[in-house]
Amino acid sequence: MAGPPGRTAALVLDRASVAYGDVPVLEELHGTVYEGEAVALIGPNGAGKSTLIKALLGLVPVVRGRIEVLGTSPDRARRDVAYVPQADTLDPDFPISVEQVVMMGRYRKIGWLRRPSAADREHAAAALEQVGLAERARHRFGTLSGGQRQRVLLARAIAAQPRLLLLDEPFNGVDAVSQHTILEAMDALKGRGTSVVVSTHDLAIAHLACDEVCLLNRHQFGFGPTDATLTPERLRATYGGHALELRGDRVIVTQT
Ligand SMILES: Nc1ncnc2c1ncn2[C@@H]1O[C@H](COP(=O)(O)OP(=O)(O)OP(=O)(O)O)[C@@H](O)[C@H]1O
Repeated sequence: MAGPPGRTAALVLDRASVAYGDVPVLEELHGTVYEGEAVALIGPNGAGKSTLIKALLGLVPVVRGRIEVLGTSPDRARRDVAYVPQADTLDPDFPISVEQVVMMGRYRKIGWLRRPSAADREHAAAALEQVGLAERARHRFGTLSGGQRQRVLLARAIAAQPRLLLLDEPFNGVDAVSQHTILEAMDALKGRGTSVVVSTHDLAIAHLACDEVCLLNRHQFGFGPTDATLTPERLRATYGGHALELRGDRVIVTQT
């Protein structure tokens, strides 16, 4: 889809509705994210943030309107999209090393039947270095803390050299070091032209790291530049009137 001169759309939501079978979850989403930009998906539990991420991966169907990812359908774009699930959705007892997890990010590029090349190993090592866990390469994934596991999953995504990165609540339950590392990695990826979609309950993160926000609660309550879109009125509408508090230039949801 044509955008402002010199900017390429990474993600276009064009009056898109998404449903699980007959159950509509998201309706009439509308907005554009450009290359090298990050968008925060903000909304209460059950708002449909994870569902939108799944729709961007082509895992949940668009039943009306259109979702365009990297200039094509979510299915076709899949090769250039990396997804970081919530770390606690993976079995920590699975016997796999940190470096093996990160190398999984290369497999879409190298194919499952070929052995990783020296260049693949370099990409994986650089990704692990970028999230500050190079010295943990040989450790078993399950022995790491929740925040460290989240960083390893991010390294797996970075190793894939995606054009679009999808992060599902990456800051949930992670310590300050992991949060800082994830934010730095997001910034570095954006600098290389990668677009980022991040679902979060943390409005401060949206202010810090995201150019745009999409306010969601089954419907869209706003989509646009972060500061202009995160208004108390819109947040109140998104969160169904729950308590909000203004701290400096930030709006904090105190009850959800
Ligand atoms: N596989 C499914 N089949 C039917 N409905 C589903 C399915 N997965 C999720 N839903 C429903 O879709 C709605 C949105 O869920 P979703 O997980 O996308 O919300 P969310 O904003 O990510 O919430 P949270 O912040 O709690 O993770 C919920 O009502 C949920 O019950």
